[in-house]
Amino acid sequence: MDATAPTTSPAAAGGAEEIRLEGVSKVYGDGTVGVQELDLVFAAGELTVLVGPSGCGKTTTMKMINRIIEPTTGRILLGADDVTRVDPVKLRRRIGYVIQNVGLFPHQTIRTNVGTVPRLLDWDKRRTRDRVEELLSLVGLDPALHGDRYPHQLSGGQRQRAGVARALAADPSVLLMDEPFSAVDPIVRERLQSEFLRLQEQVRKTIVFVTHDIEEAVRLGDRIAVMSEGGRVEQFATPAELLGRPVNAFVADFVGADRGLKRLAVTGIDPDDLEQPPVVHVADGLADARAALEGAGARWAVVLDDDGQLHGWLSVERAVGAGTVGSAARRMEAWIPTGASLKAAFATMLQHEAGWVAVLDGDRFLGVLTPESLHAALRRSVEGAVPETAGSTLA
Ligand SMILES: Nc1ncnc2c1ncn2[C@@H]1O[C@H](COP(=O)(O)OP(=O)(O)OP(=O)(O)O)[C@@H](O)[C@H]1O
Repeated sequence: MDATAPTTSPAAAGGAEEIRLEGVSKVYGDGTVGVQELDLVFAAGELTVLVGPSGCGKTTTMKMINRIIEPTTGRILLGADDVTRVDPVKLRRRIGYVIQNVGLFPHQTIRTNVGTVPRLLDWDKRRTRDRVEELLSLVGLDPALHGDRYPHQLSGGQRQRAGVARALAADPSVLLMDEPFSAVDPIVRERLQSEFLRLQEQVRKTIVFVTHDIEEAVRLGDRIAVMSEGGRVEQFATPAELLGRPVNAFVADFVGADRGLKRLAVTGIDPDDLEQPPVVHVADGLADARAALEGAGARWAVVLDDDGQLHGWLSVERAVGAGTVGSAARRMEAWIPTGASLKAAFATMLQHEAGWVAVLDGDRFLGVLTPESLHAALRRSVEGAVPETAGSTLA
């Protein structure tokens, strides 16, 4: 896909707006080129990550969207509006902004902090109060417990949640987030990231997210722009495409030598990837199970119990004699739901020290993944994927 092609999203109807950068450059007063001739579209309702090494122009790009930095040339469109023609104060009310260390006002309570923009917009007191309560709950803060505290009385993670609540207060169409989770420790960061993904499912804002952490980028991004010095976009792609098909040595190096492992986390299980060993039931006779194994030319069968739940497995060596499958089967409870990632499948296999894992759709057995089929699934996930590049920036 061309990084500048128009995008539509169902979320556009819900108030999220597309952001479009057209030939945008920023040259600072001392001649430093922050970004150059940047063409980029942030799709409505999607989370797009700007990632790249220090000084590559991520923050410059983001701050031009809300006009904290004015572009030297080019156009930036927010929905249909050219942002350089919108009053900056009004513009910033349409755009939520979350930064590292939050920037909460230290002498105001969390409630007052979160209500900042609604107050500036002259919302009446009751509407502001209701909105603040709603938002605190939405980001996982208890209004009764945390609402009247001051920022220094919260943990780093709680402050970050309050910062997100404040940015969302006036229901902006766009959220700009500059390294919002980098000031907290890795465990809290991972929790905040998961919570944030759940929040975005609900609010579906157009989000521009800056980070230098590729792990965070692939975890959160619907799309990722990998930038290099001078604000060049080296590749603009989904996480799976970026990890599976880096377009050049810079991107390959940036995403890391372990990109295959990272790809496991962003690749879902496709039912076509599953293997189908014979399936027998605990109450079946062993003679029938043997026949099923021989018929399929298989060394083992999956065993389900009377309710169709995973019970374990039966090897061809144990499928002898006249008893029931239940008497000879071995228990095995390694299963994962369809929709999980290949990484989750692999982790389950390791956890159970098993050579396979069953994939279930609710209670229904769909098939199994083995290390071989998992590897094939990983390979297939990038076959035919056309790498996405940032059009003119690579020209
Ligand atoms: N006010 C300024 N005057 C001159 N040069 C600047 C100014 N602000 C930023 N720059 C330069 O522009 C380039 C891009 O900076 P920017 O802050 O956008 O990078 P970044 O990718 O966000 O970096 P980091 O990850 O370190 O925050 C850098 O070379 C930086 O030194």
